[in-house]
Amino acid sequence: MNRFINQTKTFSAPAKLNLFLHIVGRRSDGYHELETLFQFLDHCDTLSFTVTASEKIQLLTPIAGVNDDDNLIVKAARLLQEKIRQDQHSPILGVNISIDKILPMGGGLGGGSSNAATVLLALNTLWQANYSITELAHLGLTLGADVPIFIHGHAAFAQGVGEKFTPASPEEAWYLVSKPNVSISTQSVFTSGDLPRNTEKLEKPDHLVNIMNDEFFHNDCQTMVIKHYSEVAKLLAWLIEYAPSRMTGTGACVFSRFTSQEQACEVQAKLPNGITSFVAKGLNKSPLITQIASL
Ligand SMILES: C[C@](O)(CO)[C@H](O)COP(=O)(O)OP(=O)(O)OC[C@H]1O[C@@H](n2ccc(N)nc2=O)[C@H](O)[C@@H]1O
Ligand SMILES: Nc1ncnc2c1ncn2[C@@H]1O[C@H](COP(=O)(O)OP(=O)(O)OP(=O)(O)O)[C@@H](O)[C@H]1O
Repeated sequence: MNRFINQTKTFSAPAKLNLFLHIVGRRSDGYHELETLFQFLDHCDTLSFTVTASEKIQLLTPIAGVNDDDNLIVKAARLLQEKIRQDQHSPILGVNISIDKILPMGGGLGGGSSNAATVLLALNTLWQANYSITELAHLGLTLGADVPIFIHGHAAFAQGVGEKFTPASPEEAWYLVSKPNVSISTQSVFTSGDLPRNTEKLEKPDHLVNIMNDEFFHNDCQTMVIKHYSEVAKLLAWLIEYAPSRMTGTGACVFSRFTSQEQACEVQAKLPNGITSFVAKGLNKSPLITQIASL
């Protein structure tokens, strides 16, 4: 008998930053080979799970603009349930999931991927499926290139399409994360003819110091995005006057780095109208990992 049936458990799905993002090649399937430094933020969606004895997977709080069938929360739960059906002889359980969504969508913060990772890690325990982190990361990669880092749960220098990790411990600075009023699709950035794709490999992550020094570390998507989206160009030009600032992922969010929360909040208060923002601390350990371990 599963001890979690009819119980409700709550877990975080943190945002991530790509502190830098170098494109070092392109694979024959079109996917880009990256070298990136991932760190988490203490700014999270919150997901609650109630395990049920029926096989039904239900999202009780649909996300506006995302069909349930396309929602990475539902897709991750179905994927894990299907794997259990194939691999195991135990009874198939269901779940009711609800989410308090605060992460901006399509901003380069990996919110959808983080939601998927939280579902895989939470249900692996709550359904008592007992897959390893490696197996879950492998499963998660089929949902999105950013899912494995959230399952891994530690800040890391990542290679491949972002799924080969070397744990790293960048300074846990304070960040002002700002989102210009524009939506940028990841696919449109990666298919752009303007994108540089031949940054020299760092190979070894043992000299990741002074990562905001643009001479050595940058986001290869940023120049192309600035060229096509004046909102991002204007915002970055404004922020750079106050603090080292860079785009995360394929945008449109940009992060500015500060040594204290107060400094970050001071600049946030001056942001131009129309820019949504939040202040958060960088975390090298995802809060999700601690929550899963305490079950
Ligand atoms: C930009 C990053 O956020 C950096 O962390 C990720 O690489 C993107 O991860 P993601 O949003 O989970 O992306 P996916 O959903 O896997 O892919 C979206 C699209 O982006 C392109 N894509 C994605 C990742 C990658 N390394 N190379 C690519 O070319 C592919 O065309 C793909 O169809
Ligand atoms: N649970 C979910 N939360 C957010 N977006 C979702 C979810 N499920 C599916 N999506 C779809 O995924 C798209 C990208 O959302 P997400 O918030 O992950 O973007 P992102 O932060 O730019 O990700 P990345 O950094 O991986 O490019 C959304 O526009 C939405 O259509």
